[in-house]
Amino acid sequence: MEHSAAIWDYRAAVEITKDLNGINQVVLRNPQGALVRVSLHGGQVTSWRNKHGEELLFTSSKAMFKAPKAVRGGIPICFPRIIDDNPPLHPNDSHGNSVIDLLLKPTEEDLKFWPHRVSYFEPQSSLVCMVDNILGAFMSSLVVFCLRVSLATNGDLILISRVRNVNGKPFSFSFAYHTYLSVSDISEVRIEGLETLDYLDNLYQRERFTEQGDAITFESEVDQVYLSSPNVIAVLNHEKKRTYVIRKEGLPDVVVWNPWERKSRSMVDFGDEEYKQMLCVDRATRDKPVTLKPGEEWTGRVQLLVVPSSFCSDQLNLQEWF
Ligand SMILES: O=P(O)(O)OC[C@H]1O[C@H](O)[C@H](O)[C@@H](O)[C@@H]1O
Repeated sequence: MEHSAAIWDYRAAVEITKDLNGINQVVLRNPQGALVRVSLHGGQVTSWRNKHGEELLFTSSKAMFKAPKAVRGGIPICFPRIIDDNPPLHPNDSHGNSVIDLLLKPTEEDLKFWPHRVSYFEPQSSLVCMVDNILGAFMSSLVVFCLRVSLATNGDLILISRVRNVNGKPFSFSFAYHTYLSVSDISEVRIEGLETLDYLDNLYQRERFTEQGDAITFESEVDQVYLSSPNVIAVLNHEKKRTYVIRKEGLPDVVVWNPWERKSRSMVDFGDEEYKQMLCVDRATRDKPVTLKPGEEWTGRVQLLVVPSSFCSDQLNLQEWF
């Protein structure tokens, strides 16, 4: 899967600064002091801090900025994967959330890898309005891709991607929010909500298995694609007294990845021991690509929140909780 690393345009922001690599980044803050940083290189969320200033996403100490690769950590947006051969500042939305809307502007280099043209449009006050206007104004364009990143007043991080096909023929893609969660010790972590599901094991040529355990725990390399996942799953890190709840819409699969010891040593942008402090839990469409007919639109939404560590799978049934 390609990690999209095109330069993004911004339409709204609380604050624009430069990161250590000189790339523009947007900083969203909420009244309680939580913070989200979004790099305009690839629209990648690079930091999500709670109101106590604790970082909730993992980023490798060896992370490198080398376009077009994504930085190792945060939440790279994996889009598109080619499966077909052939600002004005307005810091809050109507709910009081801090919001940034981004539009993909592919470089010439990107277009070599993915030939669909992507629309670019000037600022409008709402995302839907923007998409509709693109349709009216740029009928010759082929694909509209936009990303909304929100930091809610309660500290939740929400990412919404929209893809619209405005071409005369169908096109297909896969997508993932490649989410690096920060954990205190991987051997203490468990995932609830995926038990009894079927998964494809990338370490065994995508062979299909059925999950047997009560919850997913970790003691070796893992690279699995869980199919038809529930809307809400939880990642429990008891030692840190922190549970991540990950809610999704439009993203059927969950990719769980930890490189463990041997693979960590082979990655130049990842520390040898850092596999202990991270776990990737990606909301994704990996098994079956999304196909959009002309005029169709797809939305993939993920909401990340942190609750006290007493949160357990019984509560996962409470879909209405959200
Ligand atoms: O090294 P990257 O391209 O960032 O990919 C890191 C990992 O991402 C996903 O989780 C895939 O399922 C893995 O197969 C891959 O190794």
